[in-house]
This record gives sequence, C-alpha cells and structure tokens, in this order.
Amino acid sequence: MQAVTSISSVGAENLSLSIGRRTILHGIDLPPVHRGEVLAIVGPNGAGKSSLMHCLCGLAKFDGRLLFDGVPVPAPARERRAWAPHIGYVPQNTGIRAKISVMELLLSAQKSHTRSVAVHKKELERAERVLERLDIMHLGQRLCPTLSGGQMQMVALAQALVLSPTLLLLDEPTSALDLRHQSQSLKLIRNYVRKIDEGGTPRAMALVILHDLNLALRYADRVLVIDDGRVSAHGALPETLSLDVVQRTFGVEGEFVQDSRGEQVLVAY
Ligand SMILES: Nc1ncnc2c1ncn2[C@@H]1O[C@H](COP(=O)(O)OP(=O)(O)OP(=O)(O)O)[C@@H](O)[C@H]1O
Repeated sequence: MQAVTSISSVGAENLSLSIGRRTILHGIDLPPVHRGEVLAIVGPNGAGKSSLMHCLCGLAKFDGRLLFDGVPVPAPARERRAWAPHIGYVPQNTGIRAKISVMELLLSAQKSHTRSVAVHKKELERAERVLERLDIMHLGQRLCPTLSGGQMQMVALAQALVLSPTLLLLDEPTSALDLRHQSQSLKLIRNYVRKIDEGGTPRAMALVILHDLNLALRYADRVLVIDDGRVSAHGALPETLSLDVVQRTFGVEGEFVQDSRGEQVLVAY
C-alpha cells in the first residue's frame, strides 16, 4: 500500500451509484476541488448529496472514477485505507453514544493511548485548541450522550478537525446550530482550509452539504448543484447560483437583494 501524506485535490468523473435496482447517482462529474477552497453541495431533499459524500469518503461502492490529486483512487477498501487519515468526514447524523467525555472522545480520535507524557500533552493541547476555536471549551468534561443536538454537531466537527485532515467532508454541519454557531462554524471551516501550512500551501479543502443557500453564498467559493442524482449546475459563487438555477432546482420563486455589506442575499417566497 503506497504511503499518502496528504490530499491536494479531490474530483470525480462519471460517478454513478446504484442501490438495489435503483440508480441514485447518474454519472456525476466533480471538477477538482483544490486546497484552500470550500465547495458547497446543494440540492433538494433526496437529490443524492449524502450519497455522493458516501462515495467520496469510501462508504459506498460506485462506478466511475474518484480522483485524489488527479489520480484515480483504487476501488478495494484495503487500498483506500491509505487516504483515510487525511479525510475528516462528519455525517448527517452525528449521534455519539459512547459514555465518554468530549475530551476523551477527542483524545481517542487522536489514538492517544500512549504512555508518553509529551505526546499526550500535545494531543491534549490540540484538543483544547479545537474546542476553544469552536467556542465549546465548556463541553470538554460533558458525557457525549448528554449533549444537545447542536452541541453534538459541534463536537463531531471538533472530532474531525482535531486530526488536521486535508479533506473535510461535511454533511449538513449547521443543520442543528443556532444562528451564531452556524456563522461561527462555517467561518472556522473557511479559515481552516485557507490557512497556509509549513509548505506554503493552503492547509485543506472542504466539501460542505448545505440547505441554506445564503450560507453557501457567504462562506463557499464554489457550488455543486445536485438534482435527481445529476449535476444541474457547477461553478463559482455567487454567479452560478442564479435565480433561474434556484427556481429550476427548488421550484421556488424569489429574488436577490443586497445586504448592508453589499453581499447578495436570496429571499425565497
Ligand atoms: N440505503 C438506501 N437504500 C435505498 N435508497 C436509498 C438509500 N440511501 C439513500 N437512498 C435514496 O437515495 C436518494 C438520495 O438520498 P440522499 O440521502 O443521498 O439524498 P440527499 O440529497 O442527501 O437528501 P437530504 O437533503 O434529504 O438529506 C433518495 O431517494 C433516498 O431515498
């Protein structure tokens, strides 16, 4: 198995997924997403967004090509394990049932069953840093099953970030969050991917499924619109998310207005 130290881009060609006799994804092309970029994946309920993410993180067996750094990723799970440490995947349902504290969860994610005090200290500091950035230090000693839905969602994000992945795959990471935490989490994700690492390149890239198109407009660089298992639009934001695309995809009327900072905001009727 080849050694993989990071992932610099992710893309897909003609990716299809069937479950039983039903085809869920019909030949999806995902032009490469590079480090430093946030790609929003949007589309109606049941369109295939989570299914696409399952393919990207190795949870579903698909036809077509998944490309990391422009190179097809081998299909056998054994081969794909090489990439796993570089992927931070947060699923839609993040229920963590283990009766351990949030801090224990973040330490076990880093596999810190070490006797080395120095390593343990480093991992503890990293866990504390992530909790601090997400503004959830106060949850460190709480048992995971006692957390609220929103708190659990932020802890799941912390669990992914603590491993410093180069590819973040986030399935509706803000669905249970209040207004302040929605902005805070997406700002943190954007800053995380744009941060320049020791090699002088942005640290990571993020693919984020979002239902709130205004959050996509504010925090993502590009958008992939999925409708009925197909890509119906793809490109830079805000121009790709035209009123026509919104009407066709979601079947709603609306208009774009400018907010006080001059940014485009969608008002749907
Ligand atoms: N295990 C499964 N067996 C059969 N059908 C499935 C399975 N998982 C998903 N599907 C179907 O695949 C389609 C796409 O589902 P998916 O969860 O990818 O949609 P989504 O775009 O993420 O939707 P939502 O916005 O509601 O989360 C849906 O019609 C769903 O019913």
